[in-house]
Amino acid sequence: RSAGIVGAPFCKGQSRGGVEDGPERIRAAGLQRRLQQLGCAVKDYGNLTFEDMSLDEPMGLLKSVRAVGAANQKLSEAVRAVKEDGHTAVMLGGDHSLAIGSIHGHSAAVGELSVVWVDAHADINTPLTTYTGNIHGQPVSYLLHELRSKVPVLPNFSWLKPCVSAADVVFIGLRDVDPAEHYILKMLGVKTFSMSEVDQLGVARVMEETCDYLSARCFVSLNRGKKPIHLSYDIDAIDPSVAPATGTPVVGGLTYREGVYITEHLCQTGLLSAVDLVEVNPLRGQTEEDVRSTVSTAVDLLLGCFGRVREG
Ligand SMILES: N[C@](CCCC[B-](O)(O)O)(CCN1CCC(O)CC1)C(=O)O
Ligand SMILES: [Mn+2]
Ligand SMILES: [Mn+2]
Ligand SMILES: [Mn+2]
Repeated sequence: RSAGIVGAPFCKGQSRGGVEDGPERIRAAGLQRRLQQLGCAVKDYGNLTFEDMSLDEPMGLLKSVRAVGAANQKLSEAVRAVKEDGHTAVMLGGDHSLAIGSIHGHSAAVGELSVVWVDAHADINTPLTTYTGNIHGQPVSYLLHELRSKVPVLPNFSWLKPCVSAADVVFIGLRDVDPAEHYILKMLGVKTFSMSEVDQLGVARVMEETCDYLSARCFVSLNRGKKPIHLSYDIDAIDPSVAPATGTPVVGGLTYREGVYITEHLCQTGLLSAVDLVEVNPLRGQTEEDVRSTVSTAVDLLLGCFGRVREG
């Protein structure tokens, strides 16, 4: 295995400063060294730089549209390059609006892909359904073919084309879904495992069903091969008692063990092709221990993606 790390210190997809420090905190906790200890080759491509948008007036409710569009165009090109260098891409956020560029760039390199979205939230608001105007609550709608007519072309987003089919997406960890998002998920028939299903089935069964669901698709679609998996992991999927330093914490989340099991299972498929680890916000921790616990969990989730197993 080899990992290509891209840092995306970006926060304009939401309104709480600090999430731009996520990449450095995760690196400082020893991600590269610990990946190398697993026998994983690592190339760190460093942090992207995002120019300040002086004039970025809100568009209705939508905030920082131009900044988010420009950042994701850069990120898309970066992730595509990492994939073309043959690595499993590791995108360190930054807020979850960055999944727009990460998934777009991944798809530009590999074509059709599956998306496993681990998150307390569905992040599938459209620009017209969002309550908050924060684009970190909308990335999935920008990526889905089926929602193309629901997302207007926005400034600095003309580069973006939808690249994911709704049937190739699975959500795990949902527990704070807006009414419009729920409607969209039902209308499109998107596969979801809310925290109720995690409780009901257990995480092992959730992962079996996730992988069966995603591979079943390849018998009906033209390409016989199983699609590469893009894992987009929002640290707020994990219970705030374990990962409190994040922008939109929601009680009743995944345990540390469930969170790590998800990555171990996906690693074993051999299909994991790119990982996002987003929404770590050191300023949202009340104590240094809060931050340490959140960052440490983020690192362990990433190590699970690259073959770390708890049996040693
Ligand atoms: N769905 C929310 C939260 C998005 C979280 C993005 B993330 O990347 O962290 O997954 C709005 C959440 N909602 C706002 C009103 C409150 O009363 C309840 C929560 C939104 O802002 O769209
Ligand atoms: Mn998210
Ligand atoms: Mn979230
Ligand atoms: Mn968030």
